[in-house]
Amino acid sequence: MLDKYIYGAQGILLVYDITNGQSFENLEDWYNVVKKVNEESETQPLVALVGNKIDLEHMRTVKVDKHQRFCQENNFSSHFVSAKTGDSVFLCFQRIAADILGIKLNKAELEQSQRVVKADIVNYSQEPVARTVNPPRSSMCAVQ
Ligand SMILES: Nc1nc2c(ncn2[C@@H]2O[C@H](COP(=O)(O)OP(=O)(O)OP(=O)(O)O)[C@@H](O)[C@H]2O)c(=O)[nH]1
Repeated sequence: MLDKYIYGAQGILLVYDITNGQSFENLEDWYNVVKKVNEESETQPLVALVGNKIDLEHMRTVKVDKHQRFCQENNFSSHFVSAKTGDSVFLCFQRIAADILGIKLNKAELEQSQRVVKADIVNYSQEPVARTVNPPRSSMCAVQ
């Protein structure tokens, strides 16, 4: 059944979990299936390597180097996303679609797909008085 999905595809995403080494090791087998199905095809699909769960960066077990090496060895495009937070998911698909179409995305287009990082605004008027009288040396950074 899988070969039916793969055959004739223009783009293939090999997705693994950056916190799970086995999911990365399994990609070799998945990629072998892709190669086998497209063996006799005139055109080859664009293959993208996607490291998922970047919201769990502190639990990463698959080193970025290893990811990049696999990309270079096989001519994959490289992506890191979080399906949970949505971080870089749109950007990933946009870059893959652009690659397939042979379009070069400009800086503005790439930045448009990046999520805006939200930070809480500190309301100093409601901070305890002691803080304003004797502020600590390592002061906070606030965007106003
Ligand atoms: N923290 C985090 N959890 C995720 C992310 N993506 C998926 N998960 C969780 O990982 C678990 C597996 O997700 P699935 O969508 O079932 O992935 P799968 O590859 O089909 O996994 P299997 O069903 O085990 O084969 C679920 O508990 C998801 O909620 C992510 O980006 N970050």
